[in-house]
Amino acid sequence: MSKPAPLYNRLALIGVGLIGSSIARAAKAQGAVGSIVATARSEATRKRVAELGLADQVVETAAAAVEGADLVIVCTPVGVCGAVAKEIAPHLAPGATVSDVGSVKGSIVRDMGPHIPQGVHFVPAHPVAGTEYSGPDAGFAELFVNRWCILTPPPGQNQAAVDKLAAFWKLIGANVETMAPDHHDLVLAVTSHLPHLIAYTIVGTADELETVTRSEVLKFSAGGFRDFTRIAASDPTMWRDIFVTNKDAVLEMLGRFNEDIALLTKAIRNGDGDTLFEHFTRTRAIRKGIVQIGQDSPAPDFGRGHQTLPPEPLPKPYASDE
Ligand SMILES: NC(=O)c1ccc[n+]([C@@H]2O[C@H](COP(=O)([O-])OP(=O)(O)OC[C@H]3O[C@@H](n4cnc5c(N)ncnc54)[C@H](O)[C@@H]3O)[C@@H](O)[C@H]2O)c1
Ligand SMILES: O=C(O)C(=O)C[C@]1(C(=O)O)C=C[C@@H](O)C=C1
Repeated sequence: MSKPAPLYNRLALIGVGLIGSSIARAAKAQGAVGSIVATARSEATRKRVAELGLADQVVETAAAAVEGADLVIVCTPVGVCGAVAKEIAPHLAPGATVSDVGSVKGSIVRDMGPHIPQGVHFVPAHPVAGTEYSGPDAGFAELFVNRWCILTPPPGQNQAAVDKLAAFWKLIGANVETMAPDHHDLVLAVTSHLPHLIAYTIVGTADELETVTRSEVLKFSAGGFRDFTRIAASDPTMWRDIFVTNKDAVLEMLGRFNEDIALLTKAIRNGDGDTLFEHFTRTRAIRKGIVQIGQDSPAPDFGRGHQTLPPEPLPKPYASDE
């Protein structure tokens, strides 16, 4: 059976790290686009993107990449998306769709939106799928399979353009939902941003202990702590930008978290086993629910990126071009 025609003729990827390279691999595998043009900030990353055959064309600037593209996806850290939008604006083709993959959406709408010219569609997106690795080597085509991709189109966007981008994400494996940007940021603050902050904190806390050596922490790191170290290995630039741009929602969730941890602290101090047992029973049910709806089972045969521990030291996939 012949493959259906590509959804877009020319996809421009600006930034080709974990997410950009996964989109490139998946779009190619599914025949979702006619051709891919990519750019990255550093010469070294552009060279690697070419070596890996991730794009049909690798160009030096974002402005050059978007010429003639009918889909542009900005895959850089959230903090620079506004500057990228400003740079590409005069070069965008009329009728093109501009999107992104940023983990925060309110700031994307505010920073990119004003630069998008009339006649160009703007449909921000967030694939809720990732790993702790970075750079073009880290991506894999199955990353988005059975994961959510949340679209946050500003009011009044062309519905056909939104539907077409939704079809693109579905073709590369994702389930698609639409949300208001601020609601997205509140939801993700508790499901993704706060867990990362907790992981970054606890790994730092263990590292600073005076009575327990670093080698003991490494040697005796049991499952729970090891899972935290995986999350705490995530890219510092990406996460700095997330916390800076999603400040209000994260502070709201952090406030609630602090209240709840104070309650559990008190229960431990008072030897109140019933409170602890009830709480742990409730959270166990939440975990069971996540497993039941299949959100804990990554795509079969996905790459090494999701393993709890990398099989070998893998310096490359951590490398963004910072
Ligand atoms: N890593 C995840 O788990 C994950 C999941 C979903 C969404 N996201 C979002 O996707 C985006 C990219 O994350 P990633 O994990 O692919 O990061 P990454 O570090 O692997 O790749 C980032 C890419 O952006 C480029 N870049 C960085 N600064 C730039 C600049 N000033 N101008 C142009 N290009 C620049 C780098 O060259 C690199 O190619 C972020 O906005 C992040 O919030 C990440
Ligand atoms: O699995 C991981 O390593 C991730 O951290 C992925 C994760 C998440 O928190 O779920 C991280 C940030 C993204 O915006 C989306 C996905």
